[in-house]
Formats: sequence, structure tokens, C-alpha cells
Amino acid sequence: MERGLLIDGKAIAAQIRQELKSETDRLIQNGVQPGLAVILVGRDSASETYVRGKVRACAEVGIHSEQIRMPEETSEDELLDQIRKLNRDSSIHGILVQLPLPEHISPNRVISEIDPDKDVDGFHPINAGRLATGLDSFLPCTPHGILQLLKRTGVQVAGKHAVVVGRSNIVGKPVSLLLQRENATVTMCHSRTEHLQAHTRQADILIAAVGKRHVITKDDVKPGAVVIDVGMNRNEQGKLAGDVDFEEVRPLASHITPVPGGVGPMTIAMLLYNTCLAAEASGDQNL
Ligand SMILES: Nc1nc(=O)c2c([nH]1)NC[C@@H]1CN(c3ccc(C(=O)N[C@@H](CCC(=O)O)C(=O)O)cc3)C=[N+]21
Ligand SMILES: [Mg+2]
Repeated sequence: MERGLLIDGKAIAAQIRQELKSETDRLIQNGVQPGLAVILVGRDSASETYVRGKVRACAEVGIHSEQIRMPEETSEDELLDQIRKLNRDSSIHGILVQLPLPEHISPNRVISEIDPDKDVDGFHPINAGRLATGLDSFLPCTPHGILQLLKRTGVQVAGKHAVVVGRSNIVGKPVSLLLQRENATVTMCHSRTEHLQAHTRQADILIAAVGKRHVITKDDVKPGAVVIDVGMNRNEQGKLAGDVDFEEVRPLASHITPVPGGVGPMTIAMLLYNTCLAAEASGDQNL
């Protein structure tokens, strides 16, 4: 049987970072160095790893980055104050508050406090609404990264049936909107979907964004499907596993993303992209 081609997110993300390096050089020559602030509240080892990855990627591309670490006991008001300060800081074009936040802080209140023009995650309700109504907006990084993987791999999206498993605000909902915008026919499935397999087996493009290790197995996939694995599941030892049973599904798939090395690096690349976009827009306003 034909083996599924690997969609190499690590390599495609490296290519995008290289493109963004030129963009950053150009912006710096015009007097604006893109700047990203990453706020991390509390200590969470997975979050620490991701934030390190973001900071390293910024340095590679020439984006100024600031890490703001706040203790676990930080109050919601203190965090909101920090965000307002960054909203006013003209050297910062993008603000990211690393999720999840401690239990006593409302992520919705926090995200809503970020200036929508600095919301490089694309999580602010203004940006979510702009995306849903077809206006220009910051695109959420993981969904945008998935679209870039499909585009740069030459996968045809228009007219195809995409099945999205998962309905989160961060991945499932926005990726379904982006796929529709690219003229796919989209089915959304979730934890309460009956006969899930009957849906996933119809997919020309299957997006697994469930958050459970290896829930998608070979019986869930139509032969020749393109399989995108958004899962980032860590076991007790911290080892990463996707939502897709990669070894089992790969032989059936036409293309498949690995975990790690698939969607994850693209999420960071698109964050850098949004930060450059924000810096560019700020420059326009200052002309
Ligand atoms: N406000 C906010 N924005 C986010 O974008 C955000 C967040 N909060 N909270 C956590 C999730 C998770 N996330 C990842 C980014 C990169 C990788 C990544 O680069 N993964 C590598 C592996 C990294 C490793 O080995 O741990 C890979 O898949 O190859 C993974 C996960 C962004 N998130
Ligand atoms: Mg503004």
C-alpha cells in the first residue's frame, strides 16, 4: 500500500521564518522593529517550554521579545494592569497571554483587555467576529498554520470535504471558518457527535483537534485522506503524542502531519507572522 507523504511542519515553519526575517529586516530599515510580549502567569512546565520556543523563534527572525513572568498568586486586576501597560507601549506590537491561566483568573476577561490591534493570537472577540464575518483580522495561529501547511503542500482544499473533530475557540471553530473561506465543505464534529466514525470516514481532509491521545485510528480514516493532527498530548514522562495513531493511519493517508514536527512549529511561525503584521500596521498609522 502507498505510504502517506509526511507533511513536514518543521521544514515549512523554517521556510516561513526565513521569509519573515526579510520582512523584519525591511521593517527595521523603516524604523520599526516588531516587538512581542509574552505573559506567563504561574509555573507550568509545558507552558515554559512553549514560551521558550516562542522567544527563540523571535530572536531568529529579528523580532524583539519580552517575557513577563508573573507569580501564580497574581490577581486578575494585576494581570489586567500589566496588559493595559503593554497596550500603551509603542515598542510592543503583539501581546500574548499564555494559556491556560490559573483557575482564579478569567481568560475571557483577560483576552478582552488586549488591544485588538495587538492581539496576535487572534483570540479577542473582535478578531473572532471579524474572522467569522469575513473581515480582515489576525488569524488564530494554529488554524492559519494548518491552512499554510495545506497550501504549501499543494493539497487542494476548494470543493473538498473537510471534517473537523473538536469545536474549541482556539482551533476547531476558526479552522472550520478558514476552510470554508477556502471553499471546502466543512463538517464539525465534537464530543457529543453520534456516529463519529461515519463522519470522519467521509473526510477528504481530516483535522483532529480533540486533545486525546490516539483517538483517531485507521478505521476512522478514508483511504487517500489528508490527515492533520493538532493533538499535543503529553504523558506522565512529558512525551508528546498526537490525537492520531500515526503509525496505523499513515499507510492509508495521502498526506499526514507528525507530532511533534507538524502543526506545532507552524503555530509559532504564524505568531511571528502576526507580530510582523501588527508592526507593519503600527508603522502605517505613524506615517
Ligand atoms: N495564548 C496562547 N497562545 C498559544 O498559541 C498557545 C497557548 N496560549 N497555550 C499553549 C498552546 C500550545 N501551543 C504550542 C505552540 C507550539 C508548539 C510546538 O512547537 N510544538 C513542537 C514540539 C515542542 C515540544 O517538544 O514540546 C512540535 O509540535 O513539533 C506546541 C504547542 C501554543 N499555545
Ligand atoms: Mg489601535
